[in-house]
Amino acid sequence: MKVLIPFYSMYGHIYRMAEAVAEGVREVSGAEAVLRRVPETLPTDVLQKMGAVEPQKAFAHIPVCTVDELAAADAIIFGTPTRFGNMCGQMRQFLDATGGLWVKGGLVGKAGGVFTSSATQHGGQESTILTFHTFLLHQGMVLVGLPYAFAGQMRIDEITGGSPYGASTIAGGQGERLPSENELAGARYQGKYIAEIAAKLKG
Ligand SMILES: Cc1cc2nc3c(=O)[nH]c(=O)nc-3n(C[C@H](O)[C@H](O)[C@H](O)COP(=O)(O)O)c2cc1C
Repeated sequence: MKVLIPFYSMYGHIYRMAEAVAEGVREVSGAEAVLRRVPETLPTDVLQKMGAVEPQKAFAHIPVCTVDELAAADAIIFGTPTRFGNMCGQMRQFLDATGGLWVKGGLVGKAGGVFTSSATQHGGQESTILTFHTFLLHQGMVLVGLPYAFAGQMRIDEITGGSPYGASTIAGGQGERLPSENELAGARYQGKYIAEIAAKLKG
């Protein structure tokens, strides 16, 4: 059983979360986690100005995702940074290439989920995940979030990401904060949970 993890990351936070999601997937017997980058759409000079060229080298070895890989997966969990309270344009562009899959119902019945990252605590993590969910629903996917059974999202003794909609991390205004242990645990939980749901859907 294959759980695909297509992600976009500019400074590495979503990549780190994607690795944790993959760790959770692998906890389920027979589940394979497949990490994939969605294609970059910004020109190199713009990426340079944004300080993204060096950080992106850390995950340049991850293969770029193809639309066919979505169809071949049993479950898909997407990772995107928040951009103005929404998914990033790179992810949107990739999703806009899936019209052919929609026509064929290629993703109908597959488990699908989303995780995210934002600079600030209230900078739109929930709106990013919830607005991403419309794509999953249009494609006929079965929504999988982060249940409160992951008790780490109840914590108020430290600042933390994570909501019933999905795992998340708070990167800080300059990207200076790395995903915390609690946020990584949320990502692992969601990865394991989506693999378990996918196994049940497969029957
Ligand atoms: C164009 C742009 C828009 C952004 N919009 C938001 C936003 O609405 N809220 C927020 O908290 N952070 C915002 N950020 C910060 C990103 O969410 C942050 O850099 C990202 O989560 C870090 O993840 P990454 O290291 O995987 O790229 C924005 C960043 C950029 C470049």
